[in-house]
Amino acid sequence: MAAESPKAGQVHTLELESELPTKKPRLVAKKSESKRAKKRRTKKTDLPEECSNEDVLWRDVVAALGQDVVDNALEDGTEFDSPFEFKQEVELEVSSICSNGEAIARSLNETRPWTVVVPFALPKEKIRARIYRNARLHSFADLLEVITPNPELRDQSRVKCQYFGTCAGCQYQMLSYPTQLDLKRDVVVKAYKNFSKLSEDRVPEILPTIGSPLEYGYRTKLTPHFEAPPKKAKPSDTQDKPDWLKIGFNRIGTSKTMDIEECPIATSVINDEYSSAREGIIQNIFNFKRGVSLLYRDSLDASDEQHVCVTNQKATCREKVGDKIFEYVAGSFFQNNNSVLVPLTSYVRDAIFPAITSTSPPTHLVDAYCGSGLFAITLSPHFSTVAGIELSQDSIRAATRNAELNSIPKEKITFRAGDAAAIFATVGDFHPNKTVLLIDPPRKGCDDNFIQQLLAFRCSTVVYVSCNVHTQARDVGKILNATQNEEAGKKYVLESVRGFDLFPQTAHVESVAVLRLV
Ligand SMILES: C[S@@+](CC[C@H](N)C(=O)[O-])C[C@H]1O[C@@H](n2cnc3c(N)ncnc32)[C@H](O)[C@@H]1O
Repeated sequence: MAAESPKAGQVHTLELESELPTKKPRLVAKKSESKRAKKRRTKKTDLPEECSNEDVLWRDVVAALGQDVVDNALEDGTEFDSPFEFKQEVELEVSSICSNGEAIARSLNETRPWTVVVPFALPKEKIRARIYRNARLHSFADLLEVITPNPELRDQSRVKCQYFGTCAGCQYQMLSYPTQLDLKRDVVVKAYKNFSKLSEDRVPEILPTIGSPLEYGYRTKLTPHFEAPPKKAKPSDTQDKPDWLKIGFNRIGTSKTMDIEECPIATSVINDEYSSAREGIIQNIFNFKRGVSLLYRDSLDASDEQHVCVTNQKATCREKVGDKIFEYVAGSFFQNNNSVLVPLTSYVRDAIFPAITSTSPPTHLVDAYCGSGLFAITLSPHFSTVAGIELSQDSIRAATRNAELNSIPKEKITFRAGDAAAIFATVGDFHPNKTVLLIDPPRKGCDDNFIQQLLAFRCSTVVYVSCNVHTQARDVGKILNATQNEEAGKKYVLESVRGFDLFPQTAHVESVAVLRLV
């Protein structure tokens, strides 16, 4: 693919290079012997924090180079001896896709073991890239040109956003949707391999990823941002947007804002509102003394027929999930892809109550990290008693109101504000054999206190929903290994794991794991 001007459907090309921000190298290419010796001494503590983004990427680097090669480099202290200079242009061949959606590539001319992480490139492609940072056994680079595309994977006519290839939001617009779903399954497979500490025979075959009914126009929340005018900027007589004013989203690999007029993965009411708000911001930019992060939420109006856009953090949003209605405070958590919520909640229901039901199905549901009650309320018809817990007071108020809106009796469903681990002290009358625990924590996963209490409570089924499959795999491994190591008693087994695509065109994947006590 030759360098050409950036039109919709094209990758990051030469014309864009001058706009690229200058990045400082964090590591120098060569180190003195004493620095190498120090590195050798500190290498263990240097490794990234478990399950951090750096750690997830590091596991991809290790897989690409091979554990032996990595061990050798760590041993002889050459793991930071990058063969590349800052801003060096290199020709590379892509070997695989990392869990963050970026490509892992190797230099065609470099014999030393080293990888380069480059966004928007695909396996088997020959690319030209420019190094902007060196790290342990890998460098980061911007994609300059796809020299030889992989026609089996890449089809630029699929790309729907003119900023794809420079905006940090999406990674996969050039791929078919089935390929995106396959890549997300690979992420789940790798997460359990790398972070669960479970032997292969204890992890079931990861099921195919369930797709989102909407592949574009699905995002019900957008948060574009802009900076206040620079000190030297002066208002002009014209109404034109000054060059320094960028309203939009971050450029890939940077914290610089790109000017972006619309986002095709967001719903139409959000894009309409954002488009007119941009005009107002441009006209009034000199009234802003600080940068602003905007909020756009798709909501139903009072008639439940029309979609409207809510921009006030404190306003109430309304959404339907199947026959259930949900209200929540715009600034609080609610899943961002309404189109997939019926498939997701139905899947969880069917996983709890499989076709061949036991003679004694569960009757009680605990929804930990319940937000405004999505799982508690959609699953409530199948249980006699439901209890939810959540840290955010706003979300708990919303969950309580949502129970009323959906005519669920107060005697059947209760919500309380607090740390998730506190729920176990309040469900003493829930028989563990008759109870399902649903967990949907934030990206960092569950803390050890929660896992200890879960193990003490020991209910028959645990369904773990997560937007971070790496921390999910870590936590599931802790739960299974804890019961496995006990001499007697029932053990938790991992019955199924499956990805759900809540975020088409991006590398993110939601994962649902089902654990049973047998
Ligand atoms: C991924 S959201 C899931 C919310 C809900 N299950 C849903 O699908 O709408 C995670 C929720 O956990 C809450 N949270 C974070 N830390 C918590 C904690 N320590 N205890 C209880 N809730 C927590 C957040 O406020 C957020 O609402």
